[in-house]
Amino acid sequence: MTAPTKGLEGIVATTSSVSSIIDGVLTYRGINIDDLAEKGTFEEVVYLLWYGKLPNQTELTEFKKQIVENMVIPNEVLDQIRLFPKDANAMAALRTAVSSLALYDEEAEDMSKEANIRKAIRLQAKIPTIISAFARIREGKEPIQPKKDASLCYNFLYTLTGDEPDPIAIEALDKALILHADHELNASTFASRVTVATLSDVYSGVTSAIGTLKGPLHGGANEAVMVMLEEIGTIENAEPYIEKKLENKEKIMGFGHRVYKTGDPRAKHLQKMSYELGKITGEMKWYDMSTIIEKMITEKKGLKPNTDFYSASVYTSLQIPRDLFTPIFAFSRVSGWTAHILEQLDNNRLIRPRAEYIGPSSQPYVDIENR
Ligand SMILES: CC(=O)SCCNC(=O)CCNC(=O)[C@H](O)C(C)(C)COP(=O)(O)OP(=O)(O)OC[C@H]1O[C@@H](n2cnc3c(N)ncnc32)[C@H](O)[C@@H]1OP(=O)(O)O
Ligand SMILES: O=C([O-])CC(=O)C(=O)O
Repeated sequence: MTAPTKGLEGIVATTSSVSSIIDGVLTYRGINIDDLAEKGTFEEVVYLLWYGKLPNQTELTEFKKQIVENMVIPNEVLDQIRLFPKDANAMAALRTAVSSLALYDEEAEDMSKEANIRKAIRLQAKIPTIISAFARIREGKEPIQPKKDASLCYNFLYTLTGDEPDPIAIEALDKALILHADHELNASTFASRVTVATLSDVYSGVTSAIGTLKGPLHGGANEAVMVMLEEIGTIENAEPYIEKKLENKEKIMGFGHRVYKTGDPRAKHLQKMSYELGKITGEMKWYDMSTIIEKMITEKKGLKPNTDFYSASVYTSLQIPRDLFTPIFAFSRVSGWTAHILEQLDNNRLIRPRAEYIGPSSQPYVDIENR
């Protein structure tokens, strides 16, 4: 057996043609993320991840229709959400509701490729509806039905607030969704592939992935960044706060990355959005604080912001509640998870690495009365 690498760092565990990170450049199906973020729409990106090519106009129109038709969630799942504690963790609520969706999908156990694609469409369509329904129900409000002729992003903002969303907010959120859609063999995608590689179903794969994304070392970092910014409170407090954290050898959320050592190519887009949205809303505090932190961490630790760092101030400018930041990451990343699940099942083999045993050996079994 070869020696283990802590956290599987540097281990190539599979081949994939969904997305790549080569020399710090991120591509989805070979298309640079910068181009997709500048010119694409989220639905186009989802189509690209699943079908390996950008859709033409007819394909895109049909695809958007299929998605929007699937946005409504079963009443049984809505009834379950009504029973969730009002202060439930939003990712735990999403994980539970997504798992429940399987119970009301007649095709849940059908592992044909066609059925798995239909389930991917349903999951992509229903996850934003679950998030907004949960957010409204906990505030004592009724869920809102999505509109039939609108995008996923429009419908998410509309069903969250009940108001006609601002075109600037739609554009910003759509770009954030594109930037978060896929990321090679990140922890949650790996979890989804491990799950379906046992020939378990797509809902199980996505439920595993949501549980994995929740942690603050992964997707949960966007919420943790906002907790930090709120704790800092004022621009003047940013420097002493960070100094103290560094002195105490605490991690600064939103910095560092297992794969990128010279910077996350998504962060520049989110930084620009954070600045522009700050200017539009007239609240620059979060952006200004973030730039102070970035300068300090870059200088003192040589670490760069990752995708989660500026997402926090972007979503805050969009008036999205802090605990929905990571669920929004899941709303985007389910496109990548399902693309990887389909790829895994196309050429499946059980994923089962080894562990090097380092525990005691030749231990006697001691009878219970003698322990
Ligand atoms: C979408 C995403 O998932 S992006 C990542 C989101 N997560 C975060 O932002 C959480 C903060 N960042 C981190 O915890 C890490 O950088 C990770 C989890 C992203 C990457 O982890 P790893 O590749 O395992 O790096 P690891 O945690 O071993 O760090 C290597 C060194 O850099 C330091 N370091 C890494 N990130 C940070 C940070 N954010 N703040 C302070 N120090 C850090 C570690 O303390 C460690 O130092 P040491 O060698 O002196 O012990
Ligand atoms: O790739 C990773 O390890 C984490 C990450 O940035 C992502 O999932 O977007």
